[in-house]
Amino acid sequence: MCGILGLMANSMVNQAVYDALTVQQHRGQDAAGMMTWDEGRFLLRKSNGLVRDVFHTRHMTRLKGHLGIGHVRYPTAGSASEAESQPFYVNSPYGIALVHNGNLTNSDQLVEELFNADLRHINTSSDSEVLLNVFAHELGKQGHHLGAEDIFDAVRRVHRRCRGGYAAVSIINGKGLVAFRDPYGIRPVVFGKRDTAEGPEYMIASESVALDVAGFEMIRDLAPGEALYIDLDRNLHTQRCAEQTRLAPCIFEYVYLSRPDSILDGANVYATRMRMGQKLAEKVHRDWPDNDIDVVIPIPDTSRTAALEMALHLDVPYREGFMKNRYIGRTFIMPGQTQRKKSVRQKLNAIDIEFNGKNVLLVDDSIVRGTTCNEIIQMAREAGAKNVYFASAAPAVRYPNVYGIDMPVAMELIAYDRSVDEVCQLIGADRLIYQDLDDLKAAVSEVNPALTEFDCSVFDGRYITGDIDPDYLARLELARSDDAKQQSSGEHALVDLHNDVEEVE
Ligand SMILES: O=P(O)(O)OC[C@H]1O[C@H](OP(=O)(O)OP(=O)(O)O)[C@H](O)[C@@H]1O
Ligand SMILES: NC(=O)CC[C@H](N)C(=O)O
Ligand SMILES: [Mg+2]
Repeated sequence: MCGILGLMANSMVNQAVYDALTVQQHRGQDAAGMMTWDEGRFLLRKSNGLVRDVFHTRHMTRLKGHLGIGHVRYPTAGSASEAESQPFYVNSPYGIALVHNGNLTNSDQLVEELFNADLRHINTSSDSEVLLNVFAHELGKQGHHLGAEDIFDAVRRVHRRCRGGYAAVSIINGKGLVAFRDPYGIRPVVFGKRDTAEGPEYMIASESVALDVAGFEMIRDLAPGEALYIDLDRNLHTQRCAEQTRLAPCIFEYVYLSRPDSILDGANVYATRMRMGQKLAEKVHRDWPDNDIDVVIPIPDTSRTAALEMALHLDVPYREGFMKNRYIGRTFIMPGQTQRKKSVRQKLNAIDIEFNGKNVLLVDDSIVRGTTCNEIIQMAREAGAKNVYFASAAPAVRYPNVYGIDMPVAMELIAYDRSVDEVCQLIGADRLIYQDLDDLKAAVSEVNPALTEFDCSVFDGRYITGDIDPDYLARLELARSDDAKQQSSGEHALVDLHNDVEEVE
């Protein structure tokens, strides 16, 4: 779940792309990048780090042009090398740049096809470089006078060849801005417009919050399998390019990934999280009517919305018993377990008076590896809690994700092959309550009744694309377990092939 962005404006886009990336920073903290197009020339700055660390004034002043794309990265494939940060660029045909959110599940096969049949070389282990090259190859078949129909034809063939989750934005040199979304709409992408005296401006983003902050009026989400092309004269063209489409967005976007002030596929994320809290309270009433909960305490940040609503429906006080260090980012998307574990303690600190002698119900949005709840429950006990109960606004996460969330290994998930009681014991809680999957789905569907299907694979092991076999999962595990990442972390290329805007010290 990276953050992607595209902007076509009437003035320099660099600052607006930067700002829009910062409001999508929660989708990726490892690397950031921006590529602008200045009348026939691409300019690139990308590097590992947060947006504020990657772009300095000397980069910004050189990122000229009225057209740009940007990316914040949370890797799900390849390495953490700077060369695999995005955008990616290929010079043929035309000159194309691309940013991608998601994960291709047939990337290995595509690399072979690209080399053997399309005569294209992939220089990194990133699936996003693969996606760009497939798109480029298909565009190359269209001849010189590339129009909207030709671009849509090329995207149609991208859908035929690529599997998995993908939302992408691309600049084609001399042609304009293109965006497309996979046939199930697994990863989100929205677009909006801003009218100016010089004509309309367009923004494409992973989340609507980017449009809000930049003053763009949201037009809509890109539909599954749909492509969008904005030519240099600011004409907007759209077309459904995938043959079979079915809207089944990733439900984890609503649980954790997206900002609550975003609206994804017509569902206000904040409203869905409120309903998650309400339904969790109903479950407690149902299964534990004689509970002795004294206080509900959220685990900041993401669980706050659900916890507040849960407290309201349980009719017990809601208290902010953990204070969050605002300078520490999201721990779940940090790259290694040691760093994640250390960061929970640096990030959260208990206020003893909210715990002392009380039966506390701690609420989190989800339990994935169990890093957060393990530490937090211990902290609650150290702060004097009598009993520590734990509730998760999402069901137990038991299966790997293959569509753009870096949870590649079942064994690393605390609930894998364990009953609720076993997890409860392992995390050291006095009672553990998980949301039921049907309630989670209802929490989103009730906000937008048009949303009837989701990818819930991390909860039920059913992969919406229907083509994930145990062999693929085994290969993924081998390549991307914490151990594998640890071993390859020293191998990150120190000498890269990517085009950086020259450093001027
Ligand atoms: O069981 P785990 O592996 O610890 O993963 C789940 C936790 O990680 C996330 O928090 P995170 O700190 O990433 O972000 P937040 O501040 O948005 O809650 C999530 O909100 C849970 O608290
Ligand atoms: N989380 C994502 O969307 C990752 C995009 C891409 N697979 C990468 O690893 O860079
Ligand atoms: Mg959290």
